[in-house]
Amino acid sequence: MPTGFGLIVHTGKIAVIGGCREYTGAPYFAAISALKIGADLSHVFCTKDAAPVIKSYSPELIVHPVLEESYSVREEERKQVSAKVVAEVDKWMERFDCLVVGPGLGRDPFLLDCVSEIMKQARHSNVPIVVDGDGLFLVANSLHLVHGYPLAVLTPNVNEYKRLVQTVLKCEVDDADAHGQLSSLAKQIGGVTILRKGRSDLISDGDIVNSVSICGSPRRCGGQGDILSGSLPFLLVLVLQYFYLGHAKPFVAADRNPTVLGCIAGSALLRKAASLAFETRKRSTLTTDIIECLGRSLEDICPAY
Ligand SMILES: NC(=O)C1=CN([C@@H]2O[C@H](COP(=O)(O)OP(=O)(O)OC[C@H]3O[C@@H](n4cnc5c(N)ncnc54)[C@H](OP(=O)(O)O)[C@@H]3O)[C@@H](O)[C@H]2O)[C@@H](O)CC1
Ligand SMILES: Nc1ncnc2c1ncn2[C@@H]1O[C@H](COP(=O)(O)OP(=O)(O)OP(=O)(O)O)[C@@H](O)[C@H]1O
Ligand SMILES: [Mg+2]
Repeated sequence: MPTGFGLIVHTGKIAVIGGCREYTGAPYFAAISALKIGADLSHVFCTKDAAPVIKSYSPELIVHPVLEESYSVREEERKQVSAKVVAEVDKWMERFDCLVVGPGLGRDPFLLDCVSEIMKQARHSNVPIVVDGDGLFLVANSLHLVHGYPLAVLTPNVNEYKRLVQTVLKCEVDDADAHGQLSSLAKQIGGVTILRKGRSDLISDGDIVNSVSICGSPRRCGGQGDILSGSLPFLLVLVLQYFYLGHAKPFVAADRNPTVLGCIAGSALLRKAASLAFETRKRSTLTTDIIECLGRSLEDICPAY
């Protein structure tokens, strides 16, 4: 990446769709990571009971308590409530440069139905969508939500990847042909970009497969994937701006898929931050320690000056 990337003025408004009764950490990690690497504003759309908890973690986040789970909605009210939820998010949609769907979303069927509608609206408005966590559970059962959308990025972990392979390719994960299988999966979903997380991160849009294996940390603490999904939007927005504002050369090759380039940058950024955190915290490294290292990691990869 070029030096001076951090000086671009328009740096993005990000929305995380996630956060329910069980999970409040994941949407927080994603949303705060976006801010830590340079996004202007970070919104979280979550359930009513998750909102006060997420707000209390940080005054930096804008938290909307709009999502509803089945337990809080009577059968006969569902259509009306669903329309209201979707409208609440849609009124903000044109301000967003990217959505992250899934960190801490949960799997409540009514909530996921509403999120499907939100994803359709985002797609209609050409807003890039990063799908992670329970968003991947939704997408695996409703592929049409992302199929053929070039601005969609899927970030499966080992379990989520397995489910996608089983559902889409109707077979088991084959690590002997990891590159070929990832490429086939991305092709089958219409050329979306997939970042398969693991010991090495593999990234493909169905064309070539890129592997990122720099640094990283031997420590696996829950939430590292949320940092990645929260960091990706900002990087995608930067790369897309370079492409579509005609500034692609000489920094990036114009024949490369910008979402793939954004994923490579995101993967390297997180792995470097995790490695920096591990240097000092060793086995007690937590997700919050890695978030604290995002700034240093970014400076190492692309200094502001
Ligand atoms: N601090 C936080 O708030 C954090 C919250 N996090 C959030 O947690 C959520 C799950 O993400 P994760 O990474 O634990 O899922 P993963 O490894 O695929 O699954 C592990 C096993 O559990 C099972 N399983 C999962 N959900 C289930 C359900 N609702 N009901 C029943 N089974 C379920 C799953 O089963 P399977 O997928 O095979 O059906 C697999 O066997 C997601 O929203 C994430 O963002 C994380 O980001 C970490 C930090
Ligand atoms: N075995 C590993 N060795 C080194 N780094 C890894 C390993 N597995 C994953 N990573 C790194 O950690 C990042 C997060 O991947 P991980 O598989 O932990 O996601 P996740 O399960 O979705 O996390 P979360 O707990 O946030 O849901 C990846 O981008 C990858 O760079
Ligand atoms: Mg995850």
